[in-house]
Amino acid sequence: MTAMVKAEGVHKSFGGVQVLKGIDLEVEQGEVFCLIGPSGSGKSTFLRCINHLEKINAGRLYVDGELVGYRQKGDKLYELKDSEVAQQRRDIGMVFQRFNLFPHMTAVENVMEAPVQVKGLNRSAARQRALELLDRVGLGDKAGNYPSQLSGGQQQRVAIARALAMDPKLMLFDEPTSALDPELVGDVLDVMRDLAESGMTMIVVTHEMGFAREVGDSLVFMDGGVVVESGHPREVLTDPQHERTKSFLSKVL
Ligand SMILES: Nc1ncnc2c1ncn2[C@@H]1O[C@H](COP(=O)(O)OP(=O)(O)OP(=O)(O)O)[C@@H](O)[C@H]1O
Repeated sequence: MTAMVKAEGVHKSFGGVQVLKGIDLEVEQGEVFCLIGPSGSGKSTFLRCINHLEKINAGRLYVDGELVGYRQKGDKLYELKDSEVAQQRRDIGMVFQRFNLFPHMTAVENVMEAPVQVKGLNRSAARQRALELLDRVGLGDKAGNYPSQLSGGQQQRVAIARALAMDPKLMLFDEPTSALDPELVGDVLDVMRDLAESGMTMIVVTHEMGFAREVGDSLVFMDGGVVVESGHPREVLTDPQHERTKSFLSKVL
């Protein structure tokens, strides 16, 4: 089976500063793949490269067997046109640390917006589907609320429903609970756990080691723009092999 995500020697630099220094990894279909590491290690940048928010400088990055952002002919790479990039991005849902909802739209309008605007779905079908998704994330009764009338945890669950509304084949989570008050974290993790059980392929940048241990299928520890250690979450978290992993985990566990 084709890997959902494959990175081969992925490099990314900003203004001459190398942030990703040759990332090699594979995320299988249906896998919950957790990325951990200290601040500044390049985790968000890697997710952003998968979702076309940044362009890699070297290496190869594939989603579901397709090169991200490029077409290869012989040895040469050609950048995809904007419309082709948009097409690739449709298959990827992303959830950010800050929920980024449209403040002037209700929860249901936030969720139905992309299917209407991007996919051309008619409004009543899009609304129906959005209501089902809000129900799925436990917010069936909040469909008419504006973001300002929702808690951070509820806003994040709307953001998850919004990403799901495009029927992605891959979901990226960039520290989805870091901006939440501690008592709101559990509800968001429960929604992510349900999603994992439904077979969604997920890459999760997280500091929630309990979630990684219980739900994750694979875990990668990144530091300084490289993959230091990878394996099953329980193995890496309980028996890390590298000093850098041990030192990081001793601070967060
Ligand atoms: N657009 C940008 N321009 C310049 N530097 C950037 C840009 N985006 C990220 N960086 C730098 O790249 C490095 C890695 O950042 P990144 O956000 O990927 O790390 P991270 O591991 O996700 O950290 P955190 O856990 O704090 O979010 C940091 O030093 C950051 O300052």
